[in-house]
Amino acid sequence: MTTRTSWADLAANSAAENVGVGSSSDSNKAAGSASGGGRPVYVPPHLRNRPPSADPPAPTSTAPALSNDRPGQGGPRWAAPKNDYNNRSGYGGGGGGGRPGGWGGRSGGWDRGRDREVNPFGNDDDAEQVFGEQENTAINFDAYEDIPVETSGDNVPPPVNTFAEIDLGEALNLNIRRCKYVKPTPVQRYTIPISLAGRDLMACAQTGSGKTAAFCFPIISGIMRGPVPQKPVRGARTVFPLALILSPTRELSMQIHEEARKFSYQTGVKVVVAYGGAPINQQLRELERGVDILVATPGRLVDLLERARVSLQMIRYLALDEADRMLDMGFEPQIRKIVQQMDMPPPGVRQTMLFSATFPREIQRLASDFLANYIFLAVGRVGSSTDLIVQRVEFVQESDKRSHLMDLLHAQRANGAQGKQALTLVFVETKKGADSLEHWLCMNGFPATTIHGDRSQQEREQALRSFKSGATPILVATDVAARGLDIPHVAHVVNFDLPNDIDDYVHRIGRTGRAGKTGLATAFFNDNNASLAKSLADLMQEANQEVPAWLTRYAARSFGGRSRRPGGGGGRFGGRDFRRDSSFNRAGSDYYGGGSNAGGYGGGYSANVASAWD
Ligand SMILES: Nc1ncnc2c1ncn2[C@@H]1O[C@H](COP(=O)(O)OP(=O)(O)OP(=O)(O)O)[C@@H](O)[C@H]1O
Repeated sequence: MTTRTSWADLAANSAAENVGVGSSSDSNKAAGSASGGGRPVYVPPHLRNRPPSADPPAPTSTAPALSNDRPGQGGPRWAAPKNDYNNRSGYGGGGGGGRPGGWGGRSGGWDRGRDREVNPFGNDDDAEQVFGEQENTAINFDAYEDIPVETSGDNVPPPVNTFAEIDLGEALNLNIRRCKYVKPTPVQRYTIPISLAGRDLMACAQTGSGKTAAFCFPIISGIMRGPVPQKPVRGARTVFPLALILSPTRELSMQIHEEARKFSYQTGVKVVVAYGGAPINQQLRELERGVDILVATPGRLVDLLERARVSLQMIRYLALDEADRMLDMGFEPQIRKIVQQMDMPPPGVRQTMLFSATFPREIQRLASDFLANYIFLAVGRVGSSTDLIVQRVEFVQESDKRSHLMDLLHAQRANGAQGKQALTLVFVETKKGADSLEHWLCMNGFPATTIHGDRSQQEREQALRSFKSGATPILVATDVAARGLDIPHVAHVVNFDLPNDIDDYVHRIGRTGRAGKTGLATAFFNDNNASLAKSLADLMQEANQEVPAWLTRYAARSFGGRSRRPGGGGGRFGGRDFRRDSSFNRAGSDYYGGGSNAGGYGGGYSANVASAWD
C-alpha cells in the first residue's frame, strides 16, 4: 500500500484535538506493588497497576514479587486480546488502536509505587496544570504540511490523527500530556498503529520529528498489556528484559532512557540504561532491581551478555535507533552478535523496529535480515533534511576557517542571539581539531566546551550539561554528537569541517530545527569537500534552499560522492523502499527508473507509479 498525505488535515483539526485522556480523577486509584523494607523488590508491571481491591485479583498475584526476570506464572494480563494484524504467535505485540475496552478499570496510576518512583518530569506532577501551558511550547504542526508519506508492505494499518484514537492506556496517555504532546507527529501517526498491530517496521523520518516516542509508546503499551512473562531457568542474577532499544552513542542511550522514563512513569514498566564508559557495577545493581526495557549501547550490552547478567531470551521488542548507523561497518558485527548469535527470539517471534532519518539502500538490504514481513515507512524523502533548517554554504579556505567562524559568532552576538542563550554546535573532523578549536575560542572570549571520543565519559557528560544549560553556549564536537541528540535551543549548527558522507551532514544539521522549530546551519566548503558537492547541492535543492552558483558548478564537475537522485526526478517525493528495486524484485517490471543505481539512494518516483505497489 502506498499512502500520500497532506498534513493540512492535521492543522485543520488542531484546535479541536486533544490527547486521549479523560479526567484523571477516575483513574488514580490503582494499587501498586513494592514490598516494604530493605532492598527494593522489583514488581512486574501487571502487579504494579493492579486495580483496587474491589477488582478481581490478577491470576499471578500469589506469585512472589519479581521482575521480568521474574518467575511469573504466565496467564493473561487484564488487557483485552490484541488486534494482531499478522497473527504473530507466542508474544504479545500490543493491542490495536481504537479498540474499546482494552484498558477498562485498571487505568491510571499505582499509588503504592508512587512513593518510590522519582518523578522524571521534575515538577509537582500536576498533569492538568501542565496541559494548560502546552499550547505555548508544543510542536508547530504547520511545519509538516504537505510532507509526503510513503508506506509499503502488506496490510498496512491506517494512520491515526490523534492520540485519542489510539488505545495506549490511561497511564501512558497521562504521561503524553505531561510531555505536552498535543497530537502525534507525522511519524508517530503512522508508526504507532503499525507497531501496536505487532508489525515489524523500517521507518525513515526527518531529524527532530519525534521518532523516539514513535518506538517507545508501542513498546511501553505492549508490555503493559502483554502476557505475564515466565522466567526461564537461568543464573539467579540473570535478568530478562522484554524490550531492547539499541543506539550508537552513550549520550543518545542516556537521552532515550530519560525520555522512556517519562513515558513510562507510573505505568509500572521499568526502564534501565547500560552504556560504556560508566561503572558497570552501578548498572548491574540497577538491572538487578528489575528491567522491562533495556536501553543500551552495543559494546556494553555484549559485555553484559557475556557475563550472563542479561539474557535476551524474553525479548518481545527490538528497536534500533539510528538503525543505518547501527548496521554500518563499524557496528554491524556487534549487532549481528547481539541479535543473531545470542538467545534473542528470531524475527517473526520478536517484533523489530528500525528507525533513522537516513537509510541508504545497501543498509536497508542488510537490515531486512532482522525483520519479518515488515512495513517500510518514509515520512518525507529518505535522507532528506527538513525545510525548517535554513542551510547556508560558504566557500572558506582552510586557513580562513577560524576567522570566519569568529565573524559568525560576533554577528550572532550582535543580533542578540547569545543573550537569549541560543546555542551553537560546531562540528569538526578530528578529536584534536575539536580540542584545539575549543581552546582558541575560549582564548578569544567565546565560552566553549567540547565532546569527542578521547574525553572521559564524565567529561563528555559534563560538557553536554554545560552546553545544554547555556553556561558554555558553544559546543565543538566530532560526529559523536551528530546523531539523535535533542538539545533545545540549538539555534545554529556550523559544519566547520564538512563530513565525507551526506547522511552525516543530514544528521549533524538535524541538531537544530527540531520539533517544528526553525534553525540555521552553516557549512564551510572548500576544495577538500569537492566530492560532497553534488549530494550537498541536491539535498539543498530538495529542501528548497538557495544553492550558490559556485556550488552548482562544483557539483557539475564532481564525480565522487553519492548522488541523491540518481534517477533524476525532481520536485518533492517520499522515500524509497529498497524492495521496490528491480534488482530485488526481479520477477516484476522495473517501474522505477534509476532504481538499480549503486549510489545508495533510489530515484524519485511519482505518486502514480508508487501506487502500483498498493
Ligand atoms: N507529539 C509531539 N508533540 C510535541 N513534541 C514532540 C512530539 N513528539 C516528539 N516531540 C518532541 O520533539 C523533539 C524531537 O523528538 P526526537 O528526539 O524523538 O526526534 P527524532 O526524530 O528521534 O530525531 P533524530 O533523527 O535527530 O534522532 C523532542 O524534544 C520531543 O520531545
